[in-house]
Amino acid sequence: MLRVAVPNKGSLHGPTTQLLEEAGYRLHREHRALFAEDRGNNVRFIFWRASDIARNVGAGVLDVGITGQDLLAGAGTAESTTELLRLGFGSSRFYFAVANDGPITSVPELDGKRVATSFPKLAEQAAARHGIRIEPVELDGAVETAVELGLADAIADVVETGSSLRAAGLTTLGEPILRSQAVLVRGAGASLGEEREHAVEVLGQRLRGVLDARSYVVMDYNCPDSALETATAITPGKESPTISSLTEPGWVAVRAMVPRADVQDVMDKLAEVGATEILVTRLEACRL
Ligand SMILES: Nc1ncnc2c1ncn2[C@@H]1O[C@H](COP(=O)(O)OP(=O)(O)OP(=O)(O)O)[C@@H](O)[C@H]1O
Ligand SMILES: O=P(O)(O)OC[C@H]1O[C@H](OP(=O)(O)OP(=O)(O)O)[C@H](O)[C@@H]1O
Ligand SMILES: [Mg+2]
Repeated sequence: MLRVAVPNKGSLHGPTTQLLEEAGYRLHREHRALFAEDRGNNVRFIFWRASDIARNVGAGVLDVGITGQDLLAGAGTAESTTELLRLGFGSSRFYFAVANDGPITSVPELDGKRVATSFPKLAEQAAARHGIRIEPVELDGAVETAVELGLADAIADVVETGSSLRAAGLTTLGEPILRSQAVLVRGAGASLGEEREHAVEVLGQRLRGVLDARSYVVMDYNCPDSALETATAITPGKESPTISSLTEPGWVAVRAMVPRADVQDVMDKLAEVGATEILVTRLEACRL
């Protein structure tokens, strides 16, 4: 069986299980069980902390896993792992941050200061890039409390919306140290053998299919022959649009994939060039 590690809690747990279920995997497990077997797909899911997945996915005990790019960078496992797919959730940035009205206003001023963080390696590496040294104070979570408590002079932490920083009276310093999202990763080492390699391939294709179905829609419209060239330039599709004839002379029907984020803009432009009956359909699943 292919051994797939899935975050058992935290920000990545919900989106990961939803993605795998949409991709046709069964993650059903007994109450509090940390393993689930999907015999139909020949996959064994291991429910683990995202940070432990990052530390161990290249070590031979797991075949593939879903974790955060920042956790991989923090674990220093970049050489022993290969990123197979970016999953588009768990997006975050990692920043140095200080008290809003405190004395520190730039990264170089962190030289010799105590910096609270769950990712001491990342913070130290970032400091080294600025030619300074920090004194990391390691905390597992709620890092934003450290400045007010007097435990540290600054923090280095994950920022998503910025609410946690604001609530703690902190502000970011400089550029993000790292941008991160959830990824599917595997060990970079030896082949897993024919059967498991095939299962990894199928998993990657299925997940990519779900992500594509989430980010594209199908757009259908009718278009006068005279506007076809302009209209298909507006909707070039992923590869190329499909054009079918209509009973109405001088008109064709066009079908193309359109990025979900562009739907309204594309419809405006198509209407302007004379397209009619523009229909947008959600994708349930796809392989592009
Ligand atoms: N608020 C957030 N929004 C989006 N992604 C986040 C957020 N907090 C952490 N992440 C990302 O989620 C991944 C997992 O982080 P981590 O292992 O710290 O778990 P967590 O989601 O913070 O849960 P917990 O702290 O309860 O264990 C990391 O890649 C991190 O960048
Ligand atoms: O910018 P925001 O949207 O506020 O999100 C960022 C916060 O989310 C995470 O905390 P989490 O909830 O995982 O708690 P933790 O500090 O205990 O890890 C992270 O460590 C930040 O504290
Ligand atoms: Mg956390």
